[in-house]
Amino acid sequence: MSAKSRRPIYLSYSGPQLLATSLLNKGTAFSATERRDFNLDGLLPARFETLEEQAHRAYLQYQSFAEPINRHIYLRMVQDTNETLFYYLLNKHLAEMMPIIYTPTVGDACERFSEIYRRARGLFISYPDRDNLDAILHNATKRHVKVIVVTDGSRILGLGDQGAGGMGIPIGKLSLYTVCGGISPAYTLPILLDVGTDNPELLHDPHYIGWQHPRISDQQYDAFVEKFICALQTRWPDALLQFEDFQQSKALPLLQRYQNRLCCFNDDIQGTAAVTVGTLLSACRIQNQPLSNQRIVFAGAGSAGCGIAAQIIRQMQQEGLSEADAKKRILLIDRQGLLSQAMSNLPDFQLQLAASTDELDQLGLASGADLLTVIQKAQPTVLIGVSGQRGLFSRTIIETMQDNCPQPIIFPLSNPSKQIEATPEEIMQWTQGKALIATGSPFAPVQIAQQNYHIAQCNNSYIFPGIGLAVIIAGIKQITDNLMMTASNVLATAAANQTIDQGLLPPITACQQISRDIALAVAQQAIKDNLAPPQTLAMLEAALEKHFWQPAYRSYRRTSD
Ligand SMILES: O=C([O-])CC(=O)C(=O)O
Ligand SMILES: [Mg+2]
Repeated sequence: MSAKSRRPIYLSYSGPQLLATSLLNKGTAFSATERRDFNLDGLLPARFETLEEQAHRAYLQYQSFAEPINRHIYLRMVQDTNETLFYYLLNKHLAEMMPIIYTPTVGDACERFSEIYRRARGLFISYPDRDNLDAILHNATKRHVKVIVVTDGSRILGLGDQGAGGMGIPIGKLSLYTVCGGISPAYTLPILLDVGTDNPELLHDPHYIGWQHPRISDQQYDAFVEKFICALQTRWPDALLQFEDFQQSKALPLLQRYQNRLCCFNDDIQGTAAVTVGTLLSACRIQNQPLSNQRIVFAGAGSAGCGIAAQIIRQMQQEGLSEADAKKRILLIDRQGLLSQAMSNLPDFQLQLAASTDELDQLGLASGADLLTVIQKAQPTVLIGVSGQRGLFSRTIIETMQDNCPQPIIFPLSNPSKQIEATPEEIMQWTQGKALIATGSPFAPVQIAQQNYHIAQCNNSYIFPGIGLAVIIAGIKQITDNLMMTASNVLATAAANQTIDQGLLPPITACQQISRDIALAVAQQAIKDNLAPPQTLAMLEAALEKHFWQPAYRSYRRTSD
């Protein structure tokens, strides 16, 4: 525990109000003196419990729920009641509880958000309130906000438009900022921009708790987001803003509009790209091949696919390829088949990555070719799934790929688990245990020929907590692709000792160390790139230790003492 966390906190509130404040509540762990000083006598049962004892009981209660969604509801209740206990519990059972508070169960929680809604958390900023944004930001229960995750609920994981139910995602992501990145929950704020929903079920659901209205027009949307960003910059000018789960037509334009104006990034474009490049580098190390030797096919060319492709190109350039040669090693396929520059309807971000007519001729492929044909003709060594389509990677697809590449790298990244292109079990069986696999959602190890293989979870949760920590310790003003690449390389280094059976990434229980390493490396790079004021490594390390929040109770004194 750092010296800072041993200092007492001076409080002005007491009694039921203190018990109802989740950031400060200690429940049965309030000492006799605190119970007397803060008018808690009689409000709590007689016995004094330690945090460890409370966590033990909470874990038994948690285990009494069989269904993941009920475990999620229970943990969220603990979070809303006593955040110290919640994070202590998470720290203790991280591998078990991460899939409950985050992907995949958070997907169910978003789909059933209205049904399971209990208590307010974060800010819901609805379009009808657009003239009241400053007041809304002042209503937030936190004053010193340093990390914000915002969504408009329009593309929640691979589950489409969930409207206000999308709030589950910022809440889950910010829990990981705390548990993996050591960012105090007092500094985090989830925000849902409620601009309506085009999900017909939600529009007709009598229990839907969002603004029951079709999504607003593009023009209204842009003006609303602009107002939101301006209000945010006035209220918390140094906060990091993470855009999360915005639909494809909005994600990249928003990033391009705001990335030079404030400290922000899009997690699905940049965070997913950073973790995927880091994981690919780990697979390349196992194969003893540079990334620039791989031929990569993407199934899915949305914001995640194109973001990953762009980051791979940058990494290949670092390895010495020209941009044009790096591009030639990548092919993207979406609903209209293989993307080519001959297609007249492609948005700019896809056009830049689409294959040229010359490339198509060389490979003997037609514009719009289907996935199987592309695999047959282009003979890729890497297949990345960001399609959201369960079963897209059929046995034929995988076997055809392996015909030309004995140890294929296959990353079915779509989330949550039920949207995956092929399960690790299927891919391992079809390739006789040869494929190097990483998935977006967590999967149990696969057993093939008496050997257990751990499956890496190539999820942006390896990246964003460290980015947030870097912003806090170094005062970074802007998040660039170069900083994201730094994070990828730190992750690849952390994976340098992984053996094939251990999986391509260290287990998620290593996330605190990885986040610390990412934070220091990204902070140093930001200073080099003039994106943060100069500091020595020793100063950054000291700032990191000072800020790294761990769940422990601090003693309280009355303000009047
Ligand atoms: O939330 C996750 O698990 C990863 C992610 O950003 C997404 O799938 O949109
Ligand atoms: Mg996301």
